Formats: sequence, structure tokens, C-alpha cells
Amino acid sequence: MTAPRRMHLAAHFPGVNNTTVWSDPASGSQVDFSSFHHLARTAERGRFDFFFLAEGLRLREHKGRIHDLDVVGRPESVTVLAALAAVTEHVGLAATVNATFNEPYELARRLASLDHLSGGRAAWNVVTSSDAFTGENFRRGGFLDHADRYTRAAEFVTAARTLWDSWTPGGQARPFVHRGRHFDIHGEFTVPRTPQGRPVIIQAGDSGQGREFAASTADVVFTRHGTLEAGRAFYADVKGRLARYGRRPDDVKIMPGVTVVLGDTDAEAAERAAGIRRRQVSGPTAIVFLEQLWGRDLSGYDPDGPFPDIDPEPAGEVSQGRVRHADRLATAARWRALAEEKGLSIRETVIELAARHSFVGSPETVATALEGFVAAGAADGFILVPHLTPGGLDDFVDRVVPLLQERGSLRAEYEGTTLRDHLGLPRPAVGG
Ligand SMILES: Cc1cc2nc3c(=O)[nH]c(=O)nc-3n(C[C@H](O)[C@H](O)[C@H](O)COP(=O)(O)O)c2cc1C
Repeated sequence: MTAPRRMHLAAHFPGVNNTTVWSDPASGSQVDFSSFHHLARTAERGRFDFFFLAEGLRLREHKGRIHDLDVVGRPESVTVLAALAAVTEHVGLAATVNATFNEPYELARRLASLDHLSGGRAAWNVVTSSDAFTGENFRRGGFLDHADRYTRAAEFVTAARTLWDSWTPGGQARPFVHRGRHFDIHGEFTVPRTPQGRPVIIQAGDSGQGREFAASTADVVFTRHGTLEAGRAFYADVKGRLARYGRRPDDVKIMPGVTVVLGDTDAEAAERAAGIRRRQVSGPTAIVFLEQLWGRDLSGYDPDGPFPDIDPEPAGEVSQGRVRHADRLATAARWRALAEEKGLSIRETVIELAARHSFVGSPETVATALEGFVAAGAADGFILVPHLTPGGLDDFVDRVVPLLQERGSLRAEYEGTTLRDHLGLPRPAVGG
């Protein structure tokens, strides 16, 4: 029997979504350091590659009020990770930081500092942000179109690499120069070359441009394509783009964000999953979910009743922040067809659309399914998104991780010290 392929695992600290059941009595603070500490230590106990923090630069609004499904506020990622560096030893520390509103010199300095403080465990998830609403927080306002956001992001990473590479491995600072469309900078970088040479780059965009950016630049791709079929298509697409940049399939790790619900038996897990889904989508949550697409007030509808028979308002905006629907009428028609075909209420339809769990079953069932994804070329690993903070991955690490380790599909111990070591990525040569 050949050994199974090793998978890479990461832990996602819950953020802006309705995955997290903040109303659960077992749910803790999203701000207290003890929450970050607990989840990061759990990830390390499970020999995960990295701990991941998302970023939202503006609290979403719904009907002019702070969106009550969101965590109301959270601390800045690099700062949190710097504190975690002191209380963890091995696990990678990945910060989502926007490339539209920051500047290369300042961010490269912060990430290089994190790489030093953590002994080579820093990663940067390069996101571009999607809206003028977020931009209003900044001096630059809306600032860039979708297309320009990726050219800026690509140039941002190139500039950051120039800065990271400007010190010789021997410890000499050399002047740097970067001249491009978005940045024209030169000078001397203040942070010596870091343990990883350069922090790991993660990318999370899904458009053609986002995928191209990932293929040219990223070490890890965080994707939403968490079903077997969609995962395989995405995986083949992104890996197929690499050769154009002189890269090999193994140079980029593809990691979908997934949820796991465990039980002693598959039946018990299925029952728990159904209960969690209902808590993730309350009646009012379901109406809000629909209003985001409809762009109009639907508060008169009964969440346990049939789907609205009126159409969305094509130009209506009741929500501000990261909700995007390309074609509202077509999407509404699709949702309505699903409701009618299965005889579902509004709430049941939203549960079906928004709260499906990726892996549900006993520890054996889940371990086998995760391995199946990797074997089938749908993923190189997974970013686990728990529904509870901070204890939501305790069970996974206690019950699934030992099985994966026994079967050889997950490392039993860390074999290197840096995040690049965990991911099997070489330390880049200066200027390479
Ligand atoms: C799985 C996933 C996670 C993301 N996480 C964040 C995030 O934490 N913060 C953020 O500002 N944007 C996040 N984004 C948004 C992307 O950076 C990007 O702005 C957005 O997907 C639009 O780009 P696209 O059209 O290429 O998909 C995420 C996107 C995906 C697919």
C-alpha cells in the first residue's frame, strides 16, 4: 500500500459571517487575547501549518445599522499575531491585510518584523477589498476599480519582495528601488533579512484576475470551493495556470475553507449539524439574507412561510459591505426554484443555501472524507472554520487528528521550524 498524501491544515479564527454561533453559551469573546491564544494553541496541538486571521476594514451595515450577524469589531491582525508569536512555537501566523489601502514600505516592515519575532512563521493573505464603502474609511476613498486593484496588489507584492530582498543574507542593507505604475519608491529598508527570507503569500480572490494573481504570486490559495466537484475544477484551473509563470504544481497549496461537524456516529453528527444550521440561520437572519439580494424591505414576510413572489429591486441597496450578487433577478429565480422544487420555507431555503457543512460524520468518516479530497485532487489541505470561538476545533484535534496521524496523512510532529518548512516550500534566494 502506498502512503497517503500528507494534507496541510489551518485554523480560521471566526469573523464576519453567520457561520459563527455567537449566541451559543460556549462562545467566547472575539476580542480577548485568551480566545486567540486558545485557538492558536489548539492548532499547534493538532500540528496544523498555520493559524489564520481574516480582516474586515469596515463593519457592515444593514438598513443603516451595524449588521447584527457580524462580530462587532475585532483587533488588528498583525498585532494579534505578534502577541501569539510569544506563546506559540511552531504554528504559522497568517494575517489578512488589504493591498488597496496600505503602502508597501510600511506593511513589508510589519510583516518582516512578525517573521523575525516568530522565528519564521509569518504569512500575508493579500486581499484587495471590494467596495467604495470600505474605502470611505481611508483618505483615498473608494480609490480603485476591480481591475486596478489586482494590478496594485501584484505590484505591491513585487515591491514588498524587493524590500525583503534588499538585505544580503550576511546582514548588509543595500539601497532598494521600485518604480512602477502604483509605487515609485527608493531608499533603505530598515528590517534585516528574515528567517523565511520572505513571509509566505496567501491569496483569496476567485475571479479570473484573482486566480492569475494567485498563479503568479501566491504560495497558498484560500478558496471557497469546498465541494468535491467544484474543488477539483478550481484546483485543476489554478494549478494549470502555474506553468506560464515557470512554477510547478507543488509550488502552490490549495486550501478550501471548510466546516466540520463531528458525532460519535454519522447519524448523531447529522443531527448535530442540523441543529447548528438552525442556530446559524434564525428566522430574522433568513430575512436579512434575502433582503441583501432583494435590495428592499422584506420584514413583512414570515421566515417559516413561502418564498417572496416579488422580484428584487435591481438598484436597491439595503446592505453596505461585502455582499455581491452579479445578477439579482437570475439569482432570486434560482433560489425560488430551489424552494419550490424541495417545498422549503424561506428559512429552510437559506439554510440550504448558506449553512451547509462540508464534512459531517464520525471522526473516521470525516478523516476518510478529508483524505478523499486530497487523493482526488480537490485540495492540498483545508482551512477549518469552526462555528464556535475559541473551542470550536478542540474536538477535531482530539478525535480526527490522531486518526489522520495514524494513517500517515498528517504529520505526527513538526519537522521544521518555519511556516515554509511546514508547507514544503523552499526558502527563496535573494532576488530569486
Ligand atoms: C475564501 C475567501 C476569503 C476572503 N477573505 C477576505 C478577508 O478576510 N478580508 C477581505 O477584505 N477580503 C477577503 N476576501 C475577498 C478577496 O480578497 C477579494 O477582494 C474578493 O474575493 C474579490 O476579488 P475576486 O473578484 O477576485 O474574487 C476573501 C475572498 C475569498 C474567496
